[in-house]
Parts: sequence; C-alpha cells; structure tokens
Amino acid sequence: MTIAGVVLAGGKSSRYGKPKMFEIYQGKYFYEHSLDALKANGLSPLIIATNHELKCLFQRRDVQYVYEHEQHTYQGPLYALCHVMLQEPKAAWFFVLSSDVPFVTPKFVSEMLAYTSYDGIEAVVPIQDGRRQPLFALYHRRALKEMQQLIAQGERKIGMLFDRINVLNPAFPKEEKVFININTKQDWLRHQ
Ligand SMILES: Nc1nc2c(ncn2[C@@H]2O[C@H](COP(=O)(O)OP(=O)(O)OP(=O)(O)O)[C@@H](O)[C@H]2O)c(=O)[nH]1
Repeated sequence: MTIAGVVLAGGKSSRYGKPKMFEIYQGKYFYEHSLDALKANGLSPLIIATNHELKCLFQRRDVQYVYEHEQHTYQGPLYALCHVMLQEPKAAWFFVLSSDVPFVTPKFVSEMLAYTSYDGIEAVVPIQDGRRQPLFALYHRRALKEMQQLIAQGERKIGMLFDRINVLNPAFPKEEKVFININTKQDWLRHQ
C-alpha cells in the first residue's frame, strides 16, 4: 500500500508577515521538520504542495513538488490536498502535515500510521483536548470524491469533510507538543 507524505506549504502566512515555513528551528526550516518526520517513516513519495510564488525558496531535492495553478493559489488546505491527490494517482493514503509545526516528530507519524490498518475508514484525524487536528492527519483516496464535491460547492474548510466520510479520531494527551502550530511571531517567541 502506497502512503504519500504531503507537506502543505503554500499558505499566505499573512498573520506571520513573511513565509513562515522558512523560519529556522534547530538548524532546519520549519517545513523540513514536517518532511523529515514523514521521511523517517519511509513514506514515499514525499510531496511539497506549494505555489509558483514560493517555489524558488525550497531547496530540498529528495521530494516531489506539486504546484497549484497560478489562478488557484491560496485556496487553502482542502483544495491543495485535492490537487495533490489528483497529481499522485498511485497513492492510497496521504499523510498531510502543515509546514508550520516545528515540534512534529517521527514518533507521532509512526503512531498515526498504525491506524491505517483499521477497516472502512477514509481519514485518521487526531484529537487533542477536544480539538480536531486536520493538518496532522491521514486521508484515503476514497475521500477524493467528497472533497471535489465540497470544492465545487465553493467550500474551502477541510473540517466540512468530516461529516461526510468515516473518520477515526485517535486522542492524544493534552501535554503532547507536536500539535503546536506557529501562526504569528508572538507564537514563535512564546514556544521556541
Ligand atoms: N499548498 C497550500 N498550502 C496551504 C494553503 N493554505 C494554507 N496552506 C498551508 O496549510 C498550513 C496551515 O495554514 P494556515 O496557517 O492556516 O494559513 P496560512 O495561509 O499559511 O497563514 P495565514 O495567512 O496567517 O492564515 C500551512 O502549512 C500553510 O502553508 C494553500 O492554499 N495551498
């Protein structure tokens, strides 16, 4: 079974003020922490989903790049994931991570991967302290049709998908740091 590793790295970073995926933590860009957590678990292909504006800033050569069409940039994670699924027809599962989550670990990815063996599910979306974490999650290709329908209706929120597909929601403890995401410079000052 092919499980692709996908790093979503084509957002506006408007709250951060500059492309936040290129901030550095422990000698690596933020986006590389996501990429390497997926890579350490042998996921292949590894995909960075981004756009033409940001493309020249990425340096990694051990990945495939999927670019959103110029007229479809900044449509959000639901659109970006759908686009990746269409570009990568051989993968069954897609492990999606944000590119602003520097504390994500290979161990977390490994724990999540174990849930793909459950029957009849289309997504594995972790929950922490009652909050779903859709950008630390696994999506099966079987969810693609529902995703396309939502997009055709003008919907951009990935959360809208969860009423329409079978989702497994493993719970993670409150103190687990992997889910910290950096939206503002204040967030980064607080957490680094
Ligand atoms: N490829 C791609 N990734 C996206 C898109 N929108 C958001 N992302 C990524 O999804 C993750 C979460 O994005 P957010 O922080 O909610 O949004 P953002 O646009 O990056 O930042 P804000 O403008 O501050 O909301 C980040 O890793 C983004 O890079 C998109 O349209 N395409």
